[in-house]
Amino acid sequence: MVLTVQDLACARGGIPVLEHVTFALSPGEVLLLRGPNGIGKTTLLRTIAGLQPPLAGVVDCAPDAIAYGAHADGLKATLSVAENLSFWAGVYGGTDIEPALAAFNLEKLRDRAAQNLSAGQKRRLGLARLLVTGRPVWALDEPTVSLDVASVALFAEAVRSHCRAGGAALIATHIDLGFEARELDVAPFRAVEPAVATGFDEAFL
Ligand SMILES: Nc1ncnc2c1ncn2[C@@H]1O[C@H](COP(=O)(O)OP(=O)(O)OP(=O)(O)O)[C@@H](O)[C@H]1O
Repeated sequence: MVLTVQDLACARGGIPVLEHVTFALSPGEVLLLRGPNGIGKTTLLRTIAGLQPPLAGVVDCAPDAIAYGAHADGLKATLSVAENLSFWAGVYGGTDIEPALAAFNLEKLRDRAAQNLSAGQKRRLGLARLLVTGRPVWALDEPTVSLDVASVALFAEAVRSHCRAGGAALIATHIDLGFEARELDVAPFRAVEPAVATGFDEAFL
């Protein structure tokens, strides 16, 4: 296993969102996280990626194995496409950026500043960063937002290629990515409603 999650509970804004989440991810495997808006997929991914502590349970993964792709593209606005990838390649150990440019059809945009890309182009660049991390486990939050059909296909091929090379991916998505993958509906793991209601919250409907 590259990732094992055991009896995990996580919270957002101090409110428990999910509890007793348990699953494992093997090399070469994709697991799609499903569930309605507000159920806690982002919170779960943030917890697994180490951005916030769990309320309970265990995330078992090798150190520095996870590359987290958030809602935000995480780009340096004034750097070019190539400079953005080179920057992140340097952070993660100097991987060649050319395969990442090719995988997301960014070669012709390599000298354009990130701030001058369209929304979908920014997203492609944000996703291309995954390839230069060299990290085996991709934890991705709605990675296809702003992507057209052709770009979703590029992303799907990048995930398949990553998995063929022994990587794995945990992906929260509402769409059909166009390939077979195991799915985990997190709705059954919704935390029980707190005794004192703190106002409207979709997670507790
Ligand atoms: N910064 C925050 N402070 C407090 N509560 C938050 C915060 N961000 C999100 N929440 C709440 O936490 C709950 C879980 O949100 P989360 O973003 O994890 O859901 P999600 O399943 O990823 O939703 P979506 O499918 O809409 O992206 C929601 O009820 C949301 O309103």
